[in-house]
Amino acid sequence: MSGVAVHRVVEGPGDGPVVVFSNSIGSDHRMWAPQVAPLVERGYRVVRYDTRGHGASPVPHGPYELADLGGDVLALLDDLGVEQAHFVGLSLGGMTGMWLGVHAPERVRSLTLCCTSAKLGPPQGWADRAKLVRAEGTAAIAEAGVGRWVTPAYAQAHPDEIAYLRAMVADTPDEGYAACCGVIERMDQLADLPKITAPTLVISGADDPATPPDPHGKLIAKGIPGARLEVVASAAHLGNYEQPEEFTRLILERITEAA
Ligand SMILES: O=C(O)CCC(=O)CC(=O)O
Repeated sequence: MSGVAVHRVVEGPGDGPVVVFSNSIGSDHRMWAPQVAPLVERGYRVVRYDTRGHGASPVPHGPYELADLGGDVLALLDDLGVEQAHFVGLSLGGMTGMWLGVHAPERVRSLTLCCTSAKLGPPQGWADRAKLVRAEGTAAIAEAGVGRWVTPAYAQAHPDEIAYLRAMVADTPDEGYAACCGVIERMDQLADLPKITAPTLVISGADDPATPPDPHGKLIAKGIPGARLEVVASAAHLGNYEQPEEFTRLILERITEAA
């Protein structure tokens, strides 16, 4: 399986257990900034990358499929000489994680699936969003998107962070964003979940309007053998950013138990 060479930032000891972090649609590797120092301090080698079509990664001509996004991760691991890694993904990143768990189980030491879904309809909503982005650009959806990423209380208290996150969305290449909308539009991993054998933790934000714990987190935790769901209070869709301490604690718990 071939993949594009995604932009990556690698931090921490070269011989530490590898933890790969995968971003949501409309963000890039910077969304995982709150998790880097706590993991590096504990000896993990932290690999953050930009999903194709996002950040500084290539923007190949679409359409993309989930297998392309997963193949990019396998190419990244091969390039880094890593046999097996812990994988942490949020939303689109979590969808990529489920694909890896099903199709490349030997490469996945553990899965932490944050604020995500195995089937996120309705498909027409994603087709409409892609059409809007192709016509008007990612800047047109930045405000609404960030409105789903954090709670109103956080937005009110952190205007500089909101400006930073909006700029991150608006800087996402239009075609990359739209092609990833197509990935989510066509995705249905529900029937494949029982095939996942990696130790899995599902984390949902209690106030996530995009992938609420019920049904999304619950369905994933029910479908993957042995998985459990944690719901974090006062967190919307970009839960790791709004509630970094609790998300980091849970991620560390998952990867430490699976070490
Ligand atoms: O964030 C993702 O990767 C997919 C879900 C989404 O787009 C959240 C939103 O509605 O903005």
